Amino acid sequence: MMSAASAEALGQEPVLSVRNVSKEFGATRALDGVSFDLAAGEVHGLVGENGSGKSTLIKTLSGLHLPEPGSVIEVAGEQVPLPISAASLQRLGLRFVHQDLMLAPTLTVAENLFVNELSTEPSWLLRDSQLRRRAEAMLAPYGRELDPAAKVGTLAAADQAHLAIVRAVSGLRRHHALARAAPGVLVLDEVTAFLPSAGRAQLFELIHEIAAQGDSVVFVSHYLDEVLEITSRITVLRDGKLVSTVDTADVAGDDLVEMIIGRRIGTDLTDTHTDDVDGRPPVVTVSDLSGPVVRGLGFSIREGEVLGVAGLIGSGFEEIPALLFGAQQATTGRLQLGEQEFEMTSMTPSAATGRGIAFVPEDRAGAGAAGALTVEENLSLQVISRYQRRGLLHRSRLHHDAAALLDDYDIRPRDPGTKMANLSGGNQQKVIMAKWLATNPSLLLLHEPTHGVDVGSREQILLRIRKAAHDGMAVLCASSDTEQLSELCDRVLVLARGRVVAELPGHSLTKEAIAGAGYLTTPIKQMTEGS
Ligand SMILES: Nc1ncnc2c1ncn2[C@@H]1O[C@H](COP(=O)(O)OP(=O)(O)OP(=O)(O)O)[C@@H](O)[C@H]1O
Repeated sequence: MMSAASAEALGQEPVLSVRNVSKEFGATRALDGVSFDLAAGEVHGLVGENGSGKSTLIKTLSGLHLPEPGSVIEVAGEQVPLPISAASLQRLGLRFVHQDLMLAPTLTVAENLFVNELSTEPSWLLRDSQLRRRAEAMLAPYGRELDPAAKVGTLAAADQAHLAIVRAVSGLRRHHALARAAPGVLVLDEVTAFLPSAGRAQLFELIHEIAAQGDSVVFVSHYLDEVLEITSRITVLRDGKLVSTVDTADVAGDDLVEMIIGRRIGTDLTDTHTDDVDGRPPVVTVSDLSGPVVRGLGFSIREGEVLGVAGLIGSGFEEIPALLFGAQQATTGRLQLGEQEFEMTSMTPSAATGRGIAFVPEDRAGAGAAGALTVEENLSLQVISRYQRRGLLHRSRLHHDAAALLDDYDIRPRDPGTKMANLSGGNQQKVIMAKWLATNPSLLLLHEPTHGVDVGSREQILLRIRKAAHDGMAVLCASSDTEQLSELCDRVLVLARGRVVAELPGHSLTKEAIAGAGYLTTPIKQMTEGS
């Protein structure tokens, strides 16, 4: 039986109390009278559909947004002037890892770690050699090697997430050491999406440590199994409003899904798999593909097949879609797509697009979408020529088709004139999927296709990928979400050190088998036989 739960009901003075917080963006009411509180030493989940207001709430807490009059935020019983200033955040011990990490890509790892101090510390502490030494000391307890002198923009997504976590957790620890009496708060907005499973386990340990020392954590994730594992209470938002705050121990996964999206889900994707895919001819054949990490890869994809590629971070699986699209430079390789043959060393994104290859990258803010353009402009970028006749643009048909895609993919808000950057993260991802699937490619390359997407929309996106495959498209999906791969794929190749170490056909596709194979260092013979 679920019950609404508050810190006061638990007999505690809340560390943080949010009361009646609203925020409007023009006609969009992103937050509508939301209240919740945070007890000392608790891990509190914040969940809700894409666009339900989670990031807006967090950005209000971090002073990036000024909420509407009547909104109240209290920290340790003290009402905080709004918008919360950077100085208040420091003093009150509020630290954040935002969904888009908010790192400066052109600065180094060390500069990003000490960015808050750059204007306040004595200059000798900010000399390169000093910064480097201090960065090394700060990074050391967290176990993952990062070069303090590396430019952050060149780091892999998992390393960037690690850096943002180290920066926030170190800040919290400094606060804790200074001000023992007032617990601090760490807010993590969807950070696990970037992390491999080992990184996730390490983060969970850190969260437990932080909670054990009396500080509190707000944990935002679309991965509900994680939320159920790590939190003690969960607050659910829908359409900017509070649905409820519940004790985690009282809530089952299905109930939580229903609270989030207002219905249960239960689609079995195996029903949508193409029956006779094994007997079909290959439409894509890749041979001797090498690049920065991958070495001499060869594989084929059959008509109607969804081929997954997986492995540990750094194993090379993440590079495959970008290499095939020409977004990363291959050093050797050939690609046979139907009748066409490509030399991979000279592949470029425009050549790939022109030959019917589409790529949905992991980095939606960078490579995936143009934030300053509208949703409609983003949707039509790749297919604009279909709307041009004798130099004229058929605008009404373009509007009509864009509006239909917004409906089909449940992209919110429905307004095609919204700037892409103003959509919530998950809705941006839906626009990118819609844009590329609309081009009807022969080969669809996906990298973490449901990154940041809520549980209901994730199901819709996976169904669309299956449908596209069913209609004959060849699909390659690189993902660290082994559960998703086991649902979506007909076959999965697992890489280690740049080579395929296992090939798991449909009948052996479990998330455990995929994850386990990532730890192999030499190929398993029997699994690849007969395929
Ligand atoms: N700067 C902005 N300008 C205009 N609208 C905005 C802005 N930021 C957010 N919104 C809108 O506010 C609503 C809530 O967005 P928010 O990013 O808080 O959702 P979310 O719950 O974090 O979603 P996701 O799970 O996709 O990250 C959405 O309708 C979004 O389009």
